[in-house]
Amino acid sequence: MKRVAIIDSDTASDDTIAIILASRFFELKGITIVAGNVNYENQVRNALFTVEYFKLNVPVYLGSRRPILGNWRTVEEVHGKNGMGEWNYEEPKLSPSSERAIDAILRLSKEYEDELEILAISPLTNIALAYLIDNELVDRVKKVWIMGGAFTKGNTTELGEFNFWTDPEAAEIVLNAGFDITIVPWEVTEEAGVVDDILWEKISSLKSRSSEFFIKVNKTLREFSKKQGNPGSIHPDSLTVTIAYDKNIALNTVKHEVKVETCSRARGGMLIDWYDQLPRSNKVEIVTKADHNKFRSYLLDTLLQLA
Ligand SMILES: O=c1[nH]cnc2c1ncn2[C@@H]1O[C@H](CO)[C@@H](O)[C@H]1O
Repeated sequence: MKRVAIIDSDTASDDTIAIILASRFFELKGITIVAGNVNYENQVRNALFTVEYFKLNVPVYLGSRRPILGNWRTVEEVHGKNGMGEWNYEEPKLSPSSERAIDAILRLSKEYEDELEILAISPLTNIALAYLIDNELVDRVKKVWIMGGAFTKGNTTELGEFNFWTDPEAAEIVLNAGFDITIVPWEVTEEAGVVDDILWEKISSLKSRSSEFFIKVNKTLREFSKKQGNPGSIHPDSLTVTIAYDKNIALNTVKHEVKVETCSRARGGMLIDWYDQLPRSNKVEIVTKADHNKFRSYLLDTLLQLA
């Protein structure tokens, strides 16, 4: 039996691949949209198009249209103007659900009590809001998998990784709420979640609908990742979903309390209590190393199966 999950997404480039992987690995009950990567309407269109293109039959729920404090910027330079590598795809016919994302999260957490897992590959605004409305969400949700935070190499500011930097208040709320959490930080994804030129060519040569989709949506991401100094496109969200599915891909983990900086230049910084010095203990798991080869084969297999 497949595990039950929802995916929380600011849908652009790699988010779409994470959605596809999640729909294969899990019984995916919903995609909840949150402000982040690109213009909100584009994110919704990108999610609906992905669902339609692969006939995923998963509802798309509209969530928060801005982070809690609202002072963030979108990163079209990373994902392309529409978030899909400039791919001018056909307007999706599907519409989002009339139920709001927060309501859907709370409802599904009751329908699948102790079963539901949250794949949080975006700013944590929706999860924080759902928790603030109903604290008992913590007891009903089985697991929250988070792509976010950087040890030292912020991809948005010196210390700020995009998801934590976009809504540090939400990240601080979620990390300290008491959920069972595993975090996959930026540096781990840069190493294990890379699609280098060889893998890119291999995917490209499949010449299937899924490979065409992959190449088109990640075109700008690849150019941007290379400019960052990486050997190919970086897929943080896909790696996180794959680790959620197969924990063996996480080669090394540690468990400590994590806070998120909400002030100053270091806003969004991930503060790990490495030596467990804080008086209160609400530890979360942090992946420090992941298996690139296993990630690659899951990605290729999935694209092949979808054809
Ligand atoms: O430079 C980038 N490369 C890959 N993903 C990025 C980048 N900037 C923002 N994101 C987005 O933020 C998270 C990773 O920090 C991912 O969830 C991705 O959607």
